Amino acid sequence: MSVIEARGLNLTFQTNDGPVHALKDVNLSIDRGEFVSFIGPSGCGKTTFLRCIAALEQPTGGSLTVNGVSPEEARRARAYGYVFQAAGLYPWRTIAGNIKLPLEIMGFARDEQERRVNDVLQLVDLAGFGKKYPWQLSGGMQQRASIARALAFDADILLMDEPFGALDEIVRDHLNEQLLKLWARTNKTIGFVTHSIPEAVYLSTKIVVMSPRPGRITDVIDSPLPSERPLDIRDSAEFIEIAHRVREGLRAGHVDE
Ligand SMILES: Nc1ncnc2c1ncn2[C@@H]1O[C@H](COP(=O)(O)OP(=O)(O)OP(=O)(O)O)[C@@H](O)[C@H]1O
Repeated sequence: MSVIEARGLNLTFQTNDGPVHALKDVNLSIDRGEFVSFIGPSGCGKTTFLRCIAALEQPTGGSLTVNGVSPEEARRARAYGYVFQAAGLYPWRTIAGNIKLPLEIMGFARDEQERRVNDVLQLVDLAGFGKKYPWQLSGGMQQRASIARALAFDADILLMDEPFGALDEIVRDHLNEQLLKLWARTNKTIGFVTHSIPEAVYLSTKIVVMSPRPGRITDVIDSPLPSERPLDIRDSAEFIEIAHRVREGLRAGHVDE
């Protein structure tokens, strides 16, 4: 069974300048354990699609299921964790306090909160940093803390909206490697928004290419790369070929301003 299933999905925002077709007739199936990247120019609906999965936006047409139920039901069942573009950590709370906050709100018992915080800090290689404040950590470490916060529910689905967009290339490479290892270890289903072709190809089992006005899917590329990927796989012929197809897809869907 697909974990995420979109059929003829539409979302039109009504604005003062008229309707904006953020998503138009989007069809997509994502299976359990897949790592799916969404790539496309600004305004093609990547974030909107992720927000629909997370029940943060309401589609205006078509159907969307998450784990076989509506996005709202999936949210109530804590089916996913969501990592936003900026780390978004509260500066007045420690790293552990930030990770704990949603668990507190959800009413998890205190010892269960502690156990989960320690587990996820270890998963993202931040064990020992729980007592620090966000401003005492580098940008890359803050992003890892934000991933830890999303992992704390131990949901099977992880939705990530450009989590590494603001980081320099070396840090981004490192986090890409760590995220891939985490994915291989936990077998989570990941939806990942990015503007970077190498990042999309390096991380994914499937790359969804989107185009704006109206926001739609123009290509879905299954990656045959092995699941264990050292960074230098980016020099391989297979990698370059997939990257080329993604670039061609982006060019084909390009809309002049
Ligand atoms: N709440 C909203 N009200 C009106 N229009 C919106 C709203 N949210 C998004 N849009 C519009 O919907 C379209 C898709 O936006 P979306 O943020 O999903 O694109 P994106 O591909 O994620 O872009 P980016 O790469 O810049 O983050 C854009 O034209 C955007 O302006």
